[in-house]
Amino acid sequence: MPVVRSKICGITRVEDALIAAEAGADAIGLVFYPASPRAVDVQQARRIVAALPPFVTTVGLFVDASRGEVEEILDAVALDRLQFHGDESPQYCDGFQRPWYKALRVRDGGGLHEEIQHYQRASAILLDTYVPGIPGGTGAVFDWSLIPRDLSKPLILAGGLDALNVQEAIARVRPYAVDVSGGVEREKGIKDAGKVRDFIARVRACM
Ligand SMILES: O=C(O)c1ccccc1N[C@@H]1O[C@H](COP(=O)(O)O)[C@@H](O)[C@H]1O
Repeated sequence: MPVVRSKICGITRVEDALIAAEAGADAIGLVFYPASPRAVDVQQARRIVAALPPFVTTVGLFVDASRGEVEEILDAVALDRLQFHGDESPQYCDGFQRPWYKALRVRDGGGLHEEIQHYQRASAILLDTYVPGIPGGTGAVFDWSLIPRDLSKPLILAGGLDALNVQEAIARVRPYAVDVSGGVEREKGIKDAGKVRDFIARVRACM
């Protein structure tokens, strides 16, 4: 089985970033969406990024932010990649000097291929669960059988993953990477060290 990468998202504290990195996370996610209980400000984000060891990718998550807001954060925080988790258009996503990927929320599977085609320059597609009125971080799993087999981009699987279901998810979906937030928390925005380690160990055991 090819290597499956893992991203621990919704990091708000330096100690949680270090736990994720030490456990072997390939990436950490910083949420720049003020309505999220996992939102970080620029100062927090800078501290977290500065503390990380080399070779851990930093991802900035945005939800329908204005171009100016994203640019301001890019000027202040060393983010490697952007995750657009709202209704951003391909033209909007292409307008930043940073690699990006697009989160799509799976409702019924129909039209996913077409939707993915719109985002030609995305480095990957993240699939998350559709919950009306909530852009992401819902902790809910979607029906993985709705994922088309022949996706044209690397697939990052998200939505309600945790240590208990991630191996089944990998076996069934064969994603490029898995992304988790709520499933490794002890409370919203605060990671549980044991759950983070367990999650990553189980992902690595799939290789
Ligand atoms: O984490 C959030 O608060 C969040 C807010 C708005 C959009 C996305 C958000 N998180 C992302 O949602 C998916 C799934 O999270 P979970 O594992 O189900 O809690 C993941 O990509 C998070 O990065």
